[in-house]
Amino acid sequence: MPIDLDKALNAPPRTQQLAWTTRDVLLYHLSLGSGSSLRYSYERDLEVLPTFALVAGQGISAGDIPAEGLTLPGVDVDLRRLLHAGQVVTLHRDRLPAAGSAERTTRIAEVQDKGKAAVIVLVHEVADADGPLWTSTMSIWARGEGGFGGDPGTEPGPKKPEGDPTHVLDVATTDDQALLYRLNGDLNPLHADPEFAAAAGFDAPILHGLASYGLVAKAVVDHLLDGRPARLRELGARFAGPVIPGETLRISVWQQENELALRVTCPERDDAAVLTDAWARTTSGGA
Ligand SMILES: CCCCCCC[C@@H](O)CC(=O)SCCNC(=O)CCNC(=O)[C@H](O)C(C)(C)COP(=O)(O)OP(=O)(O)OC[C@H]1O[C@@H](n2cnc3c(N)ncnc32)[C@H](O)[C@@H]1OP(=O)(O)O
Repeated sequence: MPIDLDKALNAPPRTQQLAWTTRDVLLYHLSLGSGSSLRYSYERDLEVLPTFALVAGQGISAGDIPAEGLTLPGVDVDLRRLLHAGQVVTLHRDRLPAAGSAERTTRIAEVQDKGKAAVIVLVHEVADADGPLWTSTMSIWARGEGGFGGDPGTEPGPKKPEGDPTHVLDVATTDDQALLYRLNGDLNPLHADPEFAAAAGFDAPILHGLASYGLVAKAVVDHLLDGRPARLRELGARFAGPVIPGETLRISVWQQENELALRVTCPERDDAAVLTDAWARTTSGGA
């Protein structure tokens, strides 16, 4: 079996040095459609979306691009069988620096048994000389790796929202969204190559989960948080269904002060689920 549970869960944490520049931030924002919005697309008075954390130091020029699949202690799974299944990012500072360097410590926190698949939960803790910067919890769906008699796990979702959403935001994705987003460092051919996508079971290349996630973060900041990225402190979501570049993300929000429950669907496909069990934690306007 390509996943050796004991080895995976007992491996010592791995550390990696990360470094990023303003240029990486500008590219990230442009790949999320920031266009001529100067506070995202120009270096003077640049604001940094907190979800940039998830690509910081992973840039295409960082030379650390996984080609064949996921290879970690006790884990060796082909790229065709992997999907991003969920993501949480928590910021530990008011603002992410637009340029910086940091150390990332990675451990496999859990391997959940979903029967038809295993979900590998990777936790990254990132800190610089001034202390903790952010924590990322990434869930990876490994098709065909379940059924080992393990725990199915629980997910850290919000309480189910009740009643009508307080806000509904539509965000259009573009046909070239994945081709642009991959320049942030995730060159998985699933997002570009029709033959590879077919081998992975899709009719066409699909959008990166983190691209949808970043677009949702930007829409929440722009429409609900006065355009101030520093107010978004945590975002979590399950990736429940794929998005084809060009489709619309319909973001339903249930806002209760600084706690937001979110659900994202695709209106062109009868509101098929895209992001579910999603939430955001924010700071109040004066912070
Ligand atoms: C190399 C470096 C590492 C690679 C990292 C990733 C790199 C990226 O480039 C990859 C990507 O960005 S992929 C794009 C983003 N992700 C997606 O589009 C996936 C969307 N999700 C799906 O298609 C389905 O949910 C799917 C297919 C995930 C599951 O759907 P089904 O097969 O229909 O499963 P279902 O029968 O609904 O559920 C079975 C049990 O699994 C649980 N579950 C379902 N979706 C889950 C998810 N996303 N996360 C966690 N658990 C999930 C269900 O609850 C169910 O469990 P139970 O039986 O206990 O209820």
